[in-house]
Amino acid sequence: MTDLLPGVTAVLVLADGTVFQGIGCGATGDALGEVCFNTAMTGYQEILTDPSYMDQIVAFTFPHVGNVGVNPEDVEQLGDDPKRAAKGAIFRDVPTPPANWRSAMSFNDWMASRGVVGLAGIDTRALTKRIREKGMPHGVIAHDPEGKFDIAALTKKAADWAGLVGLDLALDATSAQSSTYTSDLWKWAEGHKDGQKKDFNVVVIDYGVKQNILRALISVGASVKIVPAKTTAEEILAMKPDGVLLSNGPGDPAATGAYAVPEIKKLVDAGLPVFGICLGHQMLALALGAKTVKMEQGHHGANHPVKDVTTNKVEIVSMNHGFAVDRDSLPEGVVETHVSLFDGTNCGIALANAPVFSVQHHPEASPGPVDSLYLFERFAQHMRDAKVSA
Ligand SMILES: NC(=O)CC[C@H](N)C(=O)O
Repeated sequence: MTDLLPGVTAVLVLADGTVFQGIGCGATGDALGEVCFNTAMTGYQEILTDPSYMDQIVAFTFPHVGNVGVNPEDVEQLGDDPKRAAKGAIFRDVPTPPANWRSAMSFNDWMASRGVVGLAGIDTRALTKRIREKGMPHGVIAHDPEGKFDIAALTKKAADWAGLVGLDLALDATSAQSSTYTSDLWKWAEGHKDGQKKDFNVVVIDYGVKQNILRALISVGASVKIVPAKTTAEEILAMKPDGVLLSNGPGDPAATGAYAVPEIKKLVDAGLPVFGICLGHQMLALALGAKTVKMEQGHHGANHPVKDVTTNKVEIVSMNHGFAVDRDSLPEGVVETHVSLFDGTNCGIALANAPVFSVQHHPEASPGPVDSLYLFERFAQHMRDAKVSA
C-alpha cells in the first residue's frame, strides 16, 4: 500500500510497483506506455507531436518547459490526431505560461485539449537514472485533480502491457490516403513558404512521417507524394518516382517489416535511389538482410554525437529510437556509414554499389540541430546521378 503525500494530483506507476508522486498537468485520466527520457532543451511541441512516440511517455530532462507556448506551425505529425503521438509527458517543473511571439496557446491547455496526460514536480533526474540503470520501464501516468488513485490497479495495468516489442504501430500512424505536400523549411521572417519544386519526384512511404522530412525534401528540389504504409512496390514504381523515402515511425521494425520489407526490397532491386530515416532505416536494413534489436537504452534527444565514418566528420543530431540495427548482422555489400559516439550503436548504412542509404538519427531535426541536413542533398545527388545515367 503506497501512502500518497497531501496535494498529489498525478502519479507515475511503473510495472514493478514503483510510484512517483507529483502534480497533474495537461489532460486528466491515465496513459499507458513505455517510459523514456528526452534530453532536448527545446522543441517540446515537436517531440510530443512526433508519431514515432506512439505508445510512449516522454520524461523531459530539461526542467523548464512551456515558456514558448505552442503554435500551429510546430506540429510534426501530418494532420493533428492526438492518438498518433505521445500519450503522456513528465516534467520537473509545472509547465510555465507562454511568453513568446509565436505562441498561439498555452502548452498546458494544448496538452489538455489533445488528451496528453501530464505529471510534473517529480524528481526527473531520479527517473532518468533509473531508466539508465534498468532500461525503459512500462508505466502508467494517472492524473486526477481529486488525488484518488488505485495504485494496485495501475501497477497491474503497467505490468500486463505487452510492450513495444513485436508491436506494429505504423499502420495506426500512416496516412489513410495518398497526398501531396507543398510546404518548405521554416525561415526567419518568412515562415513556411508554399510551393512544390519539380527537380525530382519523390514518393514518401508514410509509416508516421514527420513534416520536417517532407519540407527538407522540398528544400532540395523535390515534388513530394506521400503514400500509405501498405502501398506496394508495383504501385510505387507505376508513379515513376526519381527516388523513394522511407519515413520514421513508431513501433517495432521487425513487426512492421512483415508487409513493408518485401516491398522495400523490390524498390531497391529496381535500382531506385532510396533514403531511409529512423524506422525507415531499420526497415531498409531488414530488407537488405540485416537484423534489428530492442535497445537497453533508447536514444531520445537533440544533442547526440554521431560520426559519419565515410567522411570522419562528427554531427550533433536529433535522435528518437528504441530499436537499432544490429551491426554484426549487416550482410556483405552493406556498409556502415554512421556510428553513435555515445554507445557505438549503428546509425547509418549504405549499399556499396547502389544509391541506397539510411540513417538512424533525424537529419530533418525538428527539434534539434541541422548538422545532418546534408543527407537530403546526398539523396538529391543520387537522384540527379540516376537521371543522368538513365
Ligand atoms: N523515430 C523513429 O522512426 C523510431 C523508430 C522505431 N520505432 C524505434 O523506436 O526505434
